[in-house]
Amino acid sequence: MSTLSNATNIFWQECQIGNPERQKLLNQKGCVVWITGLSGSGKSTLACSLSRELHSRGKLSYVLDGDNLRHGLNKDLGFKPEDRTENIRRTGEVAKLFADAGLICVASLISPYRRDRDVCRAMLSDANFIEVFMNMPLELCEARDPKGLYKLARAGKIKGFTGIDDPYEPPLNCEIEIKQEGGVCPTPNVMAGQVACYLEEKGFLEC
Ligand SMILES: Nc1ncnc2c1ncn2[C@@H]1O[C@H](COP(=O)(O)OS(=O)(=O)O)[C@@H](OP(=O)(O)O)[C@H]1O
Ligand SMILES: Nc1ncnc2c1ncn2[C@@H]1O[C@H](COP(=O)(O)OP(=O)(O)O)[C@@H](O)[C@H]1O
Repeated sequence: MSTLSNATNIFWQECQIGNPERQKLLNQKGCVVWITGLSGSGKSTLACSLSRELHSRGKLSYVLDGDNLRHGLNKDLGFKPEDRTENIRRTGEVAKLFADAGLICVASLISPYRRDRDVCRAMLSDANFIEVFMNMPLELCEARDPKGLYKLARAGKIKGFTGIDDPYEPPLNCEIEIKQEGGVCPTPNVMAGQVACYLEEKGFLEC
């Protein structure tokens, strides 16, 4: 694991106990499950449901939720494009640390810009970054509107709201797509099962 820095005279420190030893201890492989989608598409619901499913299987996960991170680590950031980019970059770096710790890190953020998500993907080996696209129609998200934000955005009281007057760029090559079947959204358990199956098939749930 190494990283680039603007600072000079910086050296990478290795420890005897590294990622392989931690993964063996946990009997799982660290990775990042990155959930992207519109506000109200079900990102947090899937993240929590997946975390519960993994916990029940004896697997250690940790959820990094955009809303929650904006209460602390990212509290200095707003929703301008450059702030969203920095929000995603920081979260990607934290997710990378959790994956290195051996955890299944579940990041759930709108992460509307493709380039920002790809920057996070490039922080890890490609197989260890699992992009999950909540492919829910805007109409559904807007009808749900659990926080009343779409209503405020439509009324012009929130500017630059994703999907209304700020863009959302859907993934071109995501590993997992969650979408409606016959106009019906899968239940949280079914969505979590879909992701857990992927992790199992790819060998992340053993070491
Ligand atoms: N302008 C604007 N656009 C989009 N979302 C907004 C905005 N203002 C506030 N919110 C609330 O912030 C939550 C999104 O935070 P994120 O960190 O996931 O956003 S981003 O990835 O940086 O775009 C998002 O949470 P979710 O609804 O859970 O997605 C909203 O509750
Ligand atoms: N699979 C689902 N089936 C039915 N309702 C859902 C589902 N996923 C999410 N919801 C509901 O939709 C709303 C938005 O979900 P949430 O997880 O907060 O979305 P996001 O984190 O993307 O903003 C919540 O009220 C939640 O209960």
